[in-house]
Amino acid sequence: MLGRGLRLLGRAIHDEPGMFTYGVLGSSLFALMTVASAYVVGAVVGRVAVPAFQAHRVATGGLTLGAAVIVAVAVLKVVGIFGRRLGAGRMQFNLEARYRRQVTRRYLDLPIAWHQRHATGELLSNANADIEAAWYPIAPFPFAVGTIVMLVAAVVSLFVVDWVLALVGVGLFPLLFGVNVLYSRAVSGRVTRAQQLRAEVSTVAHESFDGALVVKAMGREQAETLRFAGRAGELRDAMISVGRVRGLFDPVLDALPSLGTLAVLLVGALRLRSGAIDLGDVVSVSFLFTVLGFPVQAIGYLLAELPRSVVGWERVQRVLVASGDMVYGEVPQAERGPATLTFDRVSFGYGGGPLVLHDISFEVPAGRTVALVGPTGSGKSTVASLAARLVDPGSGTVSLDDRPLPELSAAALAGAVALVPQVPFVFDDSVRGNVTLDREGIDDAQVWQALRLAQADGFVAALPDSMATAVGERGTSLSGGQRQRLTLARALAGRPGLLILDDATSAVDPRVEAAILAALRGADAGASVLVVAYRRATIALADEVIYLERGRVVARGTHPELLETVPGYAALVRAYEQVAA
Ligand SMILES: Nc1ncnc2c1ncn2[C@@H]1O[C@H](COP(=O)(O)OP(=O)(O)OP(=O)(O)O)[C@@H](O)[C@H]1O
Repeated sequence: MLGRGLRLLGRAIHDEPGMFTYGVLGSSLFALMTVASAYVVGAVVGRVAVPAFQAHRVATGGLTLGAAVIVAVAVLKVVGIFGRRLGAGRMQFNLEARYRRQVTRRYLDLPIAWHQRHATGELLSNANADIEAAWYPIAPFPFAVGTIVMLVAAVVSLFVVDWVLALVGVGLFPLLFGVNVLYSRAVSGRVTRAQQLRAEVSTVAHESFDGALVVKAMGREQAETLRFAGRAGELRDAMISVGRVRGLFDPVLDALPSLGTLAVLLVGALRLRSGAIDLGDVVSVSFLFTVLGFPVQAIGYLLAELPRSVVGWERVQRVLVASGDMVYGEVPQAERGPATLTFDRVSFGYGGGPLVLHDISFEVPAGRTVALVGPTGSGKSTVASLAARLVDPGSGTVSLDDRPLPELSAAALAGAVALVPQVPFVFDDSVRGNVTLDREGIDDAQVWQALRLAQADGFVAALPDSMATAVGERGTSLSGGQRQRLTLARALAGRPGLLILDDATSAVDPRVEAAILAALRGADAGASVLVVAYRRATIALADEVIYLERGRVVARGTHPELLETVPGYAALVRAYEQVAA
């Protein structure tokens, strides 16, 4: 653990060499001035105060000089503290900001499959608590390095004063260091567990808040509170056990320098009597031991924080090194206008598991509307995900205008294909912001046109500020159907060549849905449409229907043809109709 901790500190120095140097220079100045202050006080006592007591007369010159040196040392100490704090603070927060940016960038680069395996609460914890834990020891880091400078300076100065007194120091300093190491060992497992529990508390909390509606509707408040209280209680216990260890070691670390001072006074008195040293020396060394105690604890804090830091870092690292990125091609732009989508012998299984799609081939010709119909779990959403290249096929090819999707750049793909999912996601922004998503070249006239095609212009015009109306977090001020139409308008505003609707109009009134599909088939939209459909009216509007069963294309043709020739299809569509009635 110590080795990994030191490597992490090495990375911090590598990433922030300037601020580290700043902090260490400040800290070293503080350390040297701390040692110097002890000798200045000793010298003033030995050379000014003692002779003044003996002669009953104060030497004003000596006293003024002594006072001036004490003030000068104090001022330099202040400069040192300033440099150390500034360097350490900027280093810590620069590192936090840098890795927070990297982690969030990585989240956006990682594929959907990775996100499906990781809870949102855990991701929040990675980007917050884990990053903070990883760089928390940076706060005492330059101080601890300066303290080592101080200990070396202290030992050297002790030998210059008197080798017997130096032996007291030589005995004490390793003892202080040893207790610090013991402390960090004792606390390491406990902080590791606490860090893990922090992530778990965050996951449970996020799930409860995210599912607030279900929790309330199902009367699960009590159960959820208990579930959260369980984890929070475990975290509390883990933190208390860290506190217990701290409570045991802190007083020991605090008391050791005082015991050192006592030893110095005893040994110093003997040496004074034998005439080996003078009173000033005894004062210097005992003062030195008194002022050493606090900085030495910085080493303890650093060592104690290292295990938590390593755990936090390893959790962050899991995100930074996670693989499975989509590799995009070089083609900068797909052809404009309605595109032809082709599935050629496509098979697919999630995460290398059993195949959920087998040898799928079909085409959505340019400007046409094709409906995907099939029982639940037959693979319709998976086909939609493959068509939008959220996932890549295990075998076979998905192409747009005869170009395999992986040849397109990320921007070309996003411009050419728009997927509208069943559950709409609305950002905490205005209607206009939600439609444009800050994409370039979408003016208000185009936003209105997209809203019109999505049959959303009516309700948007009736909002208090029309397109500038803020829709609240996740669009809470809109109805489900309105949210769906808003996300459809968002997809249309980008003028995609292929529009994929994965049950994207389920909350919309059937007549409005029919109007939407009719508009999409008109010349205005200029897109080919692949629609996962559950309503007879929707299906009937399609030029062709692909009927899936258990991941296979069982039949294809027009709706009336399939009704007549495929009994499974006819039964399914009839069942949809009964549900709708
Ligand atoms: N992320 C996933 N990981 C593993 N298996 C999955 C995942 N998503 C879907 N599946 C499985 O793949 C199969 C096809 O699912 P898919 O969602 O494509 O079906 P669907 O026809 O859209 O179903 P529905 O009509 O219920 O939405 C199912 O057996 C499902 O359990």
